[in-house]
Amino acid sequence: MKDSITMTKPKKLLQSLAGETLETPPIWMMRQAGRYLPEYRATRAQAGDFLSLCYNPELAAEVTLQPIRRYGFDAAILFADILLIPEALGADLWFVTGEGPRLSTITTDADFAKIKSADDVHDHLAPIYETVKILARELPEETALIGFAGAPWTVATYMIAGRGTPDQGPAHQLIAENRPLFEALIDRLTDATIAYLSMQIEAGAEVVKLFDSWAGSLKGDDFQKYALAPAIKIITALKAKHPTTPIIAFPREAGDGYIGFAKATGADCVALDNSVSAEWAARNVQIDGCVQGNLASSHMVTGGQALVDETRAIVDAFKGGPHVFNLGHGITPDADPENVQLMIDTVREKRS
Ligand SMILES: Cc1c2[nH]c(c1CCC(=O)O)Cc1[nH]c(c(CCC(=O)O)c1C)Cc1[nH]c(c(CCC(=O)O)c1C)Cc1[nH]c(c(C)c1CCC(=O)O)C2
Repeated sequence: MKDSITMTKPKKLLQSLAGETLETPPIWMMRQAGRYLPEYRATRAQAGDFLSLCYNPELAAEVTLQPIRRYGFDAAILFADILLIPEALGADLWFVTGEGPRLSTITTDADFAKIKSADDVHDHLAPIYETVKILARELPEETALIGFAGAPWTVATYMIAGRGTPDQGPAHQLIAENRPLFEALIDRLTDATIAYLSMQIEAGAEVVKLFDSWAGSLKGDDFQKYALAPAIKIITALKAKHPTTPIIAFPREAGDGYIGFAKATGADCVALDNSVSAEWAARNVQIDGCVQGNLASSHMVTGGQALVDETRAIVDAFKGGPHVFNLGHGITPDADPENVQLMIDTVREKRS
């Protein structure tokens, strides 16, 4: 036995991402720092607005730490947004209360000519790297720190439409009308994402996650070219520079596209949304390694026995291999903080 004073606590998230099957899975939650928490709303009010909070390292670190203090999650995710990269490339970005993000659009060759090169993003993103440094210092030793970026396709859909869209119509239209321009934008975002995530890792992120929230609207060849291929490029480049940093890929709503995604891209873990069943994913995706997911976030609103039953069913379905418990998508502002505690207690209960 090691002396208990020098013995360090293991980070369960890193164990699962390395392929270990644990007695109970590590747990964290997408959007765990968010509006469902009163302490988040207070700090956001102090910052003024959402973007000011993202660019204020002390306050961004504070909201990242809030759900760790309240719940003791196994991982903290950097508080920032996937749309900071377009802003760093020179797009205008603002948030309309109750509606969501707005950006200046890229739909012509002339618009694209104005955006910056991938190496020029770092001055703008320096506060984010500072947030990561603060967190690397302040997190408890058993809590892993996750950095992140949006995947090129998802970020491009916002840059092309200038806002969120239900079907990513404007981006699909640009593919049809000016494929070279669309592909130039994807390439620029791919390079910027590699540069951004590398800097997050150098600042202290122990894991990085690539959010492709709209991967599900890419079909057939377009999925291969604009979801899979950029993920391969990003993960290959990051692994060359930072071979020991695990990477989580989230090609949301990819359906059958989840099968083989980790092998094809080199990702250490595939995050699953709740449109696929845990049993299906255990058979078809977890056979290749670690999976993350996938409780419907609506349970954080409704709670009760259904939450407990569904949480146990997911833990059981994935108990034969490496698993990170999470929601299938971000927690919503109308969630009840007590339901989050109930989910955590259920995941951590020891059952035979
Ligand atoms: C598409 C997308 C965005 N941002 C993100 C995605 C991909 C994941 C997903 O599908 O949810 C990712 C994101 N956004 C945020 C994080 C931080 C880490 C985390 O807590 O998971 C992460 C990883 C904070 C945030 N990003 C945003 C909030 C809410 C901001 C607030 O008003 O306080 C948070 C906590 C705002 C945001 N940011 C974005 C939208 C569409 C919105 C508005 C929607 C809303 O109002 O909830 C773009």
